[in-house]
Amino acid sequence: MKAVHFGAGNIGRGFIGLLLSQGGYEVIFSDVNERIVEELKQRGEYTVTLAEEGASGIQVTGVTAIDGRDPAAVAEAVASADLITTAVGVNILKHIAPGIAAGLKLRLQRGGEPLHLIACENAIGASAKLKEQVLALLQPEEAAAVSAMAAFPDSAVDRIVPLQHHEDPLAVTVEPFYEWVINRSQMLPGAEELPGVHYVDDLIPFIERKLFTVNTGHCSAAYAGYSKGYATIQESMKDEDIAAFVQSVLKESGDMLIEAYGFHRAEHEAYILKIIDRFRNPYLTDEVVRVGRSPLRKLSHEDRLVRPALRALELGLPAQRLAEAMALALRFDESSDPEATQLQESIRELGPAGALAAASGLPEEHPLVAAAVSRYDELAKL
Ligand SMILES: NC(=O)C1=CN([C@@H]2O[C@H](COP(=O)(O)OP(=O)(O)OC[C@H]3O[C@@H](n4cnc5c(N)ncnc54)[C@H](O)[C@@H]3O)[C@@H](O)[C@H]2O)C=CC1
Ligand SMILES: O=P(O)(O)OC[C@H]1O[C@](O)(CO)[C@@H](O)[C@@H]1O
Repeated sequence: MKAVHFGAGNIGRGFIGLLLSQGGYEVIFSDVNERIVEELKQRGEYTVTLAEEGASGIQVTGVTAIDGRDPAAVAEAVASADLITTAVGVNILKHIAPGIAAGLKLRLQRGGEPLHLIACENAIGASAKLKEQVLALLQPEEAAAVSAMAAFPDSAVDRIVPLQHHEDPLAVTVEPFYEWVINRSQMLPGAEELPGVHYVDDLIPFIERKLFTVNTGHCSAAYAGYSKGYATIQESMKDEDIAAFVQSVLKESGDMLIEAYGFHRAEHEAYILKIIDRFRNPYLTDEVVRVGRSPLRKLSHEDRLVRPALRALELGLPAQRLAEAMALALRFDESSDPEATQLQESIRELGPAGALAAASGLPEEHPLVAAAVSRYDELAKL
């Protein structure tokens, strides 16, 4: 069984590639990073280390790579794969869509064996988005044939994998915890299930719980830590004010999730505490700049701050702390991050309310924008 995985980065090697290889797949990574591709091709294996006491390495074998910029190689890999997965970043999906579309056309010409394509990105409906982008590149009759041959089940992936600073470019250190949830109802009938994966018939409660707890909390810690000059999440979470702030943000998103989906309160509170503990993992060093990366994406309408806040307001629940986290995101003035630079330019040009409105799609006069800007102004005075 051959799996083609787009993106041999932290989640690609440290989570999806590892699980697929353990599940008996030969894993062919497609990436645009020449060094990573060459190393994977030459060595055919790499080490994943779990960040815990007495951590030992897991050897991932049976892997190779292709150059993601080689259209013929990508198309051939897709045409002959038994499974396709991605972890490239939700905004990069459009760049891999042409290679996937070409591969699916080739596959149709060769008889059209059924195929699942699963985007493992931090976003709601990422596989559906990939499907839309792929189908848009095909003629109507090809698109119909691909829709019958291939399924794009959505999924939620959870494992903290920080930036890697090893001598070995393939080595990757990951937190021990992982969760990969796939929407079974979007799969082809009779499809085999992957070991280590949790299948559900309705993914929305799972992905919202994950995104609006792990990712909402993590980015809140990152932006609060950045504003106080901390370099890592671990340092930030040692600051009691930040830890209390993160907990208060997660109380708001948690109350919304409990109300919206009927999660058991005590279980959800335990889930929050477990996640806060994961942020603190002393065996990891996770830079605030990584966790806060791409603030425009994180401030967008469907992402981890605005969406839970809007849903909380719709349910008559408070969203003040979530608005404060948005204010801190507006203060993420990190020159190494292109979206942060763009956001700061937007603030200079449009003011904080205009910039937040532009990023979130909310009207400037929306109460969330007002609450975030009021906190933004207060932060300027500290
Ligand atoms: N790192 C983490 O802790 C988690 C990340 N995620 C999600 O996983 C996805 C990947 O994140 P990371 O692995 O952290 O990022 P990363 O930056 O480590 O990996 C992304 C990889 O995609 C490759 N890439 C870029 N353009 C490409 C193209 N056109 N074709 C093929 N490969 C291409 C890059 O070279 C890189 O190796 C993101 O959507 C992220 O939100 C989800 C859960 C946890
Ligand atoms: O690309 P993004 O959305 O910033 O993803 C990274 C986030 O995902 C996580 O891995 C959690 O799933 C966190 O480490 C981090 O907050």
